[in-house]
Amino acid sequence: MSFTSSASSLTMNVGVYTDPSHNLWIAETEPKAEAVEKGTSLQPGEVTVGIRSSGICGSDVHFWHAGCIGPMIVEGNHVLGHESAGIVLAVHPTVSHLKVGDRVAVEPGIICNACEPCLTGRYNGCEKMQFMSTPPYPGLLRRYVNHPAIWCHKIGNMTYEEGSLLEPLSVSLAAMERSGVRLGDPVLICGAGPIGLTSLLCCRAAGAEPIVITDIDEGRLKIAKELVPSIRTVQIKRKSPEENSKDIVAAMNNIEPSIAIECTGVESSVATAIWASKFGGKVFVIGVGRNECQIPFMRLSTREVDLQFQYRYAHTWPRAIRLMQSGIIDMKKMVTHRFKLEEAVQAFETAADVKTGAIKVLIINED
Ligand SMILES: NC(=O)c1ccc[n+]([C@@H]2O[C@H](COP(=O)([O-])OP(=O)(O)OC[C@H]3O[C@@H](n4cnc5c(N)ncnc54)[C@H](O)[C@@H]3O)[C@@H](O)[C@H]2O)c1
Ligand SMILES: OC[C@H](O)C(O)[C@@H](O)CO
Repeated sequence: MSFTSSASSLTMNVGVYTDPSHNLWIAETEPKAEAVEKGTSLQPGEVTVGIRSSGICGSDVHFWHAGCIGPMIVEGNHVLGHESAGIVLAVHPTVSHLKVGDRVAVEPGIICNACEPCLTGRYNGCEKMQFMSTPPYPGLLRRYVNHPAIWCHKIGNMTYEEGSLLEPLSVSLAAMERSGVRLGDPVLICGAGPIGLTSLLCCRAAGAEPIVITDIDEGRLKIAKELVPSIRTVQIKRKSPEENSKDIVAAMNNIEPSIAIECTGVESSVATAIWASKFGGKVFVIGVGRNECQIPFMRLSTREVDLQFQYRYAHTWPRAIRLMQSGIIDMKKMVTHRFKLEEAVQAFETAADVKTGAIKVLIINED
């Protein structure tokens, strides 16, 4: 067995960094281009991926602006990004199922394969997970990345852009599976950001009806309506969650949602979802927020509303690839901006500024 590579005369490898002082910059990173060319940087089981397209996630912006997400804290110079697809440039001799030239999407979490969640198939619960871009593990916003081949999924003839949208789709697919949305279910989606909009596409494909989506921002609700014209939108106003929930139920023709998929992590939005839900309904929270949060406890109790949470995903990539390839889920319209890797700072500024109308900002690298 010998190392295989198509890599020669590679451009310098650079990554998009942030640090605890909230700087954002591009600088040289690992693996070095020469090491990729010689194959000396690959560990057994790994391939080198030439990253072609990466999405900016709200969490990347958060690591930059806030320096942390709950217990995940940026402590040094830290490379961002975990929504990426690219081309296999080099393959370690121990890898047999991928070859140079394969087009892949990178699943960003590397698991321990020994703990109970890993061994029982719920590997998103692995406490030793090395999740690219969650400190201290460097992210995928680089030109070249070495990654275990088992976490690189072939994307066939899908575009790299679509490949980089598989990660947020995975989040929504995990939520679909555990929330149990069925044909004809009245569903509320709270928040029309990328995750809310992706969940909207999934709920529509799953046959939920009626669907109401909320946001505080009119522009985002307009985009939701463009994506799925048959849905109803409710703009959340500065009033109590109970009052906002009445607007939601009214928009559903007085049907109370049986499932609310919460995609903001904002306390008042979680409360609104709880107030809106029917007796025996479910509020399924994808959004992440403050470490502690007040909820309408007795409303949950007297209405037997289940409150359930999702953390990342497991085994979603093959499903996501089928849905994207078949066109059943089409996320392309969510891509509002594209930048080159060299323009990453501008890309992040655009993603972070609601006035730009950005939904999904992609960083494209054609080298
Ligand atoms: N659990 C997970 O594994 C997981 C994975 C990915 C993202 N997330 C989280 O999911 C959430 C959504 O991600 P995103 O990328 O779409 O974020 P985003 O910030 O782009 O979108 C959130 C949307 O919620 C809206 N919003 C804010 N307050 C609201 C309110 N009171 N009522 C209704 N809408 C309101 C905002 O205007 C925005 O459009 C974030 O909290 C993110 O961190 C969780
Ligand atoms: O989709 C994955 C999420 O964005 C991550 O869990 C992030 O929020 C923290 O690492």
